[in-house]
Amino acid sequence: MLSAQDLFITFNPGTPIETRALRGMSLEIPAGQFVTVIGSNGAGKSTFLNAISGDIGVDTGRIAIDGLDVTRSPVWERAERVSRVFQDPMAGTCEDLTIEENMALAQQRGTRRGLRGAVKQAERAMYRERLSTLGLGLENRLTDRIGLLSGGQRQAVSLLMAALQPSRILLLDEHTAALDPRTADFVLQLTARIVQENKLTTMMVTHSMRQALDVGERTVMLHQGQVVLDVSGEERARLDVPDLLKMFEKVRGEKLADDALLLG
Ligand SMILES: Nc1ncnc2c1ncn2[C@@H]1O[C@H](COP(=O)(O)OP(=O)(O)OP(=O)(O)O)[C@@H](O)[C@H]1O
Repeated sequence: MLSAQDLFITFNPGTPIETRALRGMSLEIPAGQFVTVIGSNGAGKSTFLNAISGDIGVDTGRIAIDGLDVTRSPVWERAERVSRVFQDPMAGTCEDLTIEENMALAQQRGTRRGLRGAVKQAERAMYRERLSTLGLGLENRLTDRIGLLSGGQRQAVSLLMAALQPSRILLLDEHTAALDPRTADFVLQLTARIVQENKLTTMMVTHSMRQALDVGERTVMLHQGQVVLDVSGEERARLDVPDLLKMFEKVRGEKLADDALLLG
């Protein structure tokens, strides 16, 4: 379970470029729940994920994972519990390392050890087995540099890596946005499977209203660093993209100039 209580983050405080990115952000996500997160540019979505992963410290507020207060824990300590897949397929992996080396690193997440020696035979067999579930033939390319893979292949491997440790929280930061529609669809389906199989508590940031309603079981809308809409169950099932769009425009107080992105 993930608990964020009353988080505040201000960038460049006391300067002309002061930005209050989070302004009392609170969200409780029960264990195993899959939440989609939407919000306009600058709403605070990435900052919120950065606060959960520990990449950005909060000014005030409290973050707990399964009841454990991690508010002041460094990134590496949280990494055992939190994994993340980014929009940029290059971001979450080391392109000069091989697929199996990247997987070995992911498996050691949360420890202070770096990549040690050769990948062991038993681990290699496990990686091969996991990769084969993707149906992309990557199980035969364990010693290929990960930089050689396509964006979609890398996101698929990143998702597998995120589930290698029994981490409890999965953060997805528009992880299908840079992919073509077919590949994005494949990665989304894979996401749903991995989340379910590993019972991961998941937050997925998306700019697609369709995805926000179709994927996962709860939709949260952020605006000016706060949660302004939180729907699940029947209420969510009754919502369609135009309804969500209307709500979105209402909180923004203006009509969307370009909703193509949001409808995608
Ligand atoms: N490191 C930083 N330094 C200064 N300002 C920042 C920093 N990171 C984010 N901000 C500002 O904080 C606000 C929230 O940004 P954030 O990236 O969290 O929004 P977002 O909802 O993820 O937006 P987008 O959909 O455009 O990615 C924005 O005004 C942004 O410019």
